[in-house]
Amino acid sequence: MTPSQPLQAKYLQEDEISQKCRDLLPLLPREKGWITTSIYQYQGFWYPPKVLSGLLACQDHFQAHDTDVLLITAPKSGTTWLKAILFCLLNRAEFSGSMQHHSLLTQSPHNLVPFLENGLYFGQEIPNLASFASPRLFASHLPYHLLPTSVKDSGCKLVYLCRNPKDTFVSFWHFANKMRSKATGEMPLGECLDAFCRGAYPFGPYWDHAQGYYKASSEMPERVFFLRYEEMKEDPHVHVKRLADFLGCPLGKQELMDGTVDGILRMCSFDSLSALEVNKSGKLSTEVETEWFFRKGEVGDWLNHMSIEMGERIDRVTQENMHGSGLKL
Ligand SMILES: Nc1ncnc2c1ncn2[C@@H]1O[C@H](COP(=O)(O)OS(=O)(=O)O)[C@@H](OP(=O)(O)O)[C@H]1O
Repeated sequence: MTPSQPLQAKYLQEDEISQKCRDLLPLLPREKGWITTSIYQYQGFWYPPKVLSGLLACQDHFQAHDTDVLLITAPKSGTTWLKAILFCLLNRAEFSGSMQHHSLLTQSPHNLVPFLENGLYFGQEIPNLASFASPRLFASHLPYHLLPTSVKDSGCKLVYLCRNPKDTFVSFWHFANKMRSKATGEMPLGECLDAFCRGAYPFGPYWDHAQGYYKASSEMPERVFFLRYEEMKEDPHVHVKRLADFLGCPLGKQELMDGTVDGILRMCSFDSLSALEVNKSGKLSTEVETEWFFRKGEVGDWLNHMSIEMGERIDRVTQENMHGSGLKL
């Protein structure tokens, strides 16, 4: 590896992209990436080439079922946490009584709940799609207007999780630096901040992403559940119960009495998940190290990395880009 070559997880490598994507790339606006050499703007949002290839394949191949549940997030909004919680909620009958053999103890939330647009799954189509029991649970970072038609046309349910953009940005910056080889060194925070404020980073702009789902949730509250990381942190019990209601698997009287919600929240807490061997020293098939998904898991950590002025800049850009949507981030 030459010193200028970033270490790239498989799903970010620039080889093995579809011919459809290869033909499209030269027609698209291009920017320098934080992790990949370049990112491309497609229908208003930015992607590394392999993710774009996965997105196009996903749009062409994915057939949603009415019973599917999709967790949607912008990267670094708390996906790993919600993947674990939704997996526990939807599969709680299987593990009732004892958590000792729970899948989360030995598997990463990212293996149990795969991303739809991950190029490895959708180069052709998710290889083991047929083995997913109903209700199938997937995750995605796709913006609302780029979801496969079958998702919009089916009755499947979407859970959208967003997070304070300043913490999201800092989390992403840390993750990007983990992904870069030691040889290439850290990306300067200021350089990343410029790109973030222009929306030019994977799945950006952040505010457009959140607004797409906020609008969908206002129009179809029975299909799209809009949730914030900070709300989950503040009162997770309330929101887990609301999620169960929304997903059509409400917690019964007995479950509410026997501490089912406590059990799920304990199992999925930052401290529990990050202490598991699989999340400490594991690697995903994409070659991403599982520990990179667990850093601090705190609200307001941006203050430890950015100046007040930098924070105000993100606030200002966020305000400017709200377009009177009513959404407050
Ligand atoms: N269980 C739990 N509880 C609370 N917070 C958690 C949890 N697991 C992961 N995290 C924090 O979420 C941040 C990673 O974001 P994502 O999981 O969305 O990453 S990804 O988009 O799937 O790559 C990242 O946030 P930062 O710590 O601020 O970087 C993780 O630490």
